[in-house]
Amino acid sequence: MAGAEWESLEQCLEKNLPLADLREVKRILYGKETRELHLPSGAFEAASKGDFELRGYGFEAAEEQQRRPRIVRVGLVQNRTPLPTDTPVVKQVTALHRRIEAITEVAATCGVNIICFQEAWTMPFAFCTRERLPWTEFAESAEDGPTIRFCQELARKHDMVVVSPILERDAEHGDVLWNTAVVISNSGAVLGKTRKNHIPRVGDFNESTYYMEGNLGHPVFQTQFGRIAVNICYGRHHPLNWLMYSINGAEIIFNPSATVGALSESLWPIEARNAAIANHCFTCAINRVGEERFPNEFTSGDGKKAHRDFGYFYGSSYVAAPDGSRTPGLSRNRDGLLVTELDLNLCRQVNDIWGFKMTGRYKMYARELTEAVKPNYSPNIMKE
Ligand SMILES: NC(=O)NCCC(=O)O
Repeated sequence: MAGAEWESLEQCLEKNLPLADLREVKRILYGKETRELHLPSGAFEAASKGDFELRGYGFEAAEEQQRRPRIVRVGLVQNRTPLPTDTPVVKQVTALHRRIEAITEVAATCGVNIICFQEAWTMPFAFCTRERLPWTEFAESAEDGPTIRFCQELARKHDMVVVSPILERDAEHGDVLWNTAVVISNSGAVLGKTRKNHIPRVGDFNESTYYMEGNLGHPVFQTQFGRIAVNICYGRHHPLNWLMYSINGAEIIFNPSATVGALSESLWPIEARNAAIANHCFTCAINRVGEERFPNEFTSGDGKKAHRDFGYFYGSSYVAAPDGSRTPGLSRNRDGLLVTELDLNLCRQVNDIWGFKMTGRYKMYARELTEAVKPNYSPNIMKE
């Protein structure tokens, strides 16, 4: 499986396909073409100086007579952990704060209204180790921990909504840990938090050792720039998880993730995109980049030899629209900022065409699911 040396699917297609074929392949693989955004040259200079990729795209919606366009710019950030995993905890967190601060500065110059960082962005993705210390020391309060205060500063300074996925320690309720995303309004106020609803038990992703399935349901956050929700990583494999955010009114669903090539790379371009189509909303898939090596070897009951790393986090963050179109992905191998301009009017416009909200048989599913979860349920299979 390719590591950092293989940049991206798009780059490979562009390098190898004749132009006419490329156009058709992109039409089928990516849907209606996204427009390239003109971002300030200073932003590209800062990105190049800071050694991260910067890309900008825009989705179009039809003009309406009764509503003005509802234009929003979202920023997706993917990054490596800059320091080795055995560096003291506070040093690692501080280095990540500095990295994200620099990328957010550039996002601000690109007019980003809502920025979202990757899953558990303040730490290496150490859950594969199943060790407690030092990894649990990365956990912090979702109300007033150092990272939340840092994000509040960013939000106020840049008039930007900040979605900050962290490892939460809920000191008021038994000191327990959660995989949480905190949504901070552009005013700097904490709007609220949401917790990862589905916890993986697959390969090295043994996160249930640290935290349980979220208990906050499917909250949606009304921001100045639209209604947003956060479906954290493994939740993207669960269509009903996306559905519930959409039923609660989400227009943009962020999917901050941490996942590796051998496990999920072929699913990645499909799942968030399919969710955008099925739920008439925008989805934003974000993945971390690179390899993280841990001091001690671990195994995960999957027949693999003891090892010290997860494999390759393949980046490839992208945005998908309700009409099924999507942006190209960021690269597989570099830190990056993807700026995407959305017109939220597209959600209703596509709903009016395809009508999935109208034709969804929610009552019937609810009735049948209510039966199916009962212990004495017997599946409705017709036999000869
Ligand atoms: N972080 C996380 O939930 N990863 C699980 C693997 C995947 O969903 O691809």
